Amino acid sequence: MPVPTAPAAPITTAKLSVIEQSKRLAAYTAVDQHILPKHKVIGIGSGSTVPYVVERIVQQGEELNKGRVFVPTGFQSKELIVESKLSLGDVDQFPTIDVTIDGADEVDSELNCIKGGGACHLREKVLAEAAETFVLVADYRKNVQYLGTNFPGVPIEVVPFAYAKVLQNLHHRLGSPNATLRMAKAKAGPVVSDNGNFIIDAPFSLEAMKDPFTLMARIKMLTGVVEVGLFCHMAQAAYFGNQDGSVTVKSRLEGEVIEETISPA
Ligand SMILES: O=C(CO)[C@H](O)[C@H](O)COP(=O)(O)O
Repeated sequence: MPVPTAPAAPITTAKLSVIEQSKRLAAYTAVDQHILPKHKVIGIGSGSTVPYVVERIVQQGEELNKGRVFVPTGFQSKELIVESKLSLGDVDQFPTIDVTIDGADEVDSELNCIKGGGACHLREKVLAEAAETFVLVADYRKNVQYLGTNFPGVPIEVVPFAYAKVLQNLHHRLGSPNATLRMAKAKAGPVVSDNGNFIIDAPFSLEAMKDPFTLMARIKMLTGVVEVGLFCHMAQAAYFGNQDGSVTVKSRLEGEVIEETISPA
């Protein structure tokens, strides 16, 4: 069997920073390995890595794509799908998705991840859950042993009415004294999600982050919390583009997570 190699760098690579090249490499490799001709309903995630996913899907050609429907996780991916002239669908029409590919803020050694850096994690989790196969794509900085190594907090979507109470509970009952409401950059006031909700970013101790499922369940029990940006036991594979042009792949095989590195082409 031929040894898999990462996709060859496209001509425009020279213009991209190393991090952008790594994102593209991860996205291209994941599409090549997971978006197959038989896949007709495809979930498209959010963030800065996902445009490369769509770019690679478009490269598969009109013939394949005309028989497919693409389901977005929010405003950004909806725009991407429409601009790329792909067919748009929604998860209420397609509650079962063949493959969803999405970015991640961090992925641990068990394929758990933090998501919600772009405040889209409610819809992202619905599309992850709807997918037969859920795949993550990211640059090398997101590949960690434990969640919270580099990414500062767990994104939590809350209904606006409850945010102060949820913050108080996080500070005093759940061990996150530095949890804060995420403020908008080019607007006065808080970030408002695509669902009209607020986002809290809650940092936790490494000890708590070592058991993300328990932490996720405890946060989700707080009244007013809509969704938590901890995705546990959901991804089948994660692709990380590396600085040297290789791609590290973590994948679940018979319950075990295995890691391999694909050399540059
Ligand atoms: O969860 C997300 C948005 O809510 C993104 O997928 C996550 O923030 C990763 O984004 P990027 O590819 O820009 O690093």
